[in-house]
Amino acid sequence: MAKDKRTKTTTTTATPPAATAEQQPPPPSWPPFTKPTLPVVDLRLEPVVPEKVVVLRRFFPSSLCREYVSFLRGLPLQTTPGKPRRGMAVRVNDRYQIDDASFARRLWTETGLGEVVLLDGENSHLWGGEVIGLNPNIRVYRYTQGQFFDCHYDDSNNVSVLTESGSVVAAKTTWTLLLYLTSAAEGCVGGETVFYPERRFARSAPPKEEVAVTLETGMCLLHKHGDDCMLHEGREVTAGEKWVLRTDLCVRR
Ligand SMILES: O=C(O)CCC(=O)C(=O)O
Ligand SMILES: [Fe+2]
Repeated sequence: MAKDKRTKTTTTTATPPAATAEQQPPPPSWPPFTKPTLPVVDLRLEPVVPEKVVVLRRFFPSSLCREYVSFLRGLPLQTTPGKPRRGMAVRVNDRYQIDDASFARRLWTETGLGEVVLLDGENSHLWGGEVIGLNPNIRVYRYTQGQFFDCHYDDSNNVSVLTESGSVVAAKTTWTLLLYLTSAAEGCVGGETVFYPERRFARSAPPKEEVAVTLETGMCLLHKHGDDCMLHEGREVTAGEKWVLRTDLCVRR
């Protein structure tokens, strides 16, 4: 499929309207984070684009990524339509999404993620407010050969977060979180998440500078979204499968 960055730079709604509790099926029984207990390494936020993109390497060990991929395969993933809704970026992948506040809380409290974000004083100014957890809207993407997510911006959304103490707090999303569950190590070729830092969007010329983040199994990528979001894309996968878990960092509203 032709990809023209100059014409397909529409905004994607990062969090489509969540189904109500009555409408949606029960959440999946996600594998626990206790075999081995996380984190397995000292997590450290590494800047990729100053103030805009950071990564946490080896957030999930490879064994847990493998377990997650085999579990996620059993979920009812749906292939996105090739023709996007008005205002949405072209994305071609297989997706599953669920509102699961308790899984979002587990991902925050039982993996070391909450600690590394909250205790890292050097980066505390990045998050856009008082960080309280993750968006309960959990998305799973599988990209197979030929699939991609074209250039777009991620929006900030108002959500409710189930905090560590058990209260539900009004929040807004400020950073996108992508957890890569596969990479070249599992035979996935392509699929980089590519950022165009230069400008938000110019019709006259395609962005020159690009920062391509190569997939690493178990690596978590965080990037700022909303008004300061950089144009970005999930590049085409040319072999193997790219599996991603997506949620967002949330601050108190
Ligand atoms: O899969 C990727 O690398 C990018 C995904 C993305 O941009 C999104 O979920 O908004
Ligand atoms: Fe995005």
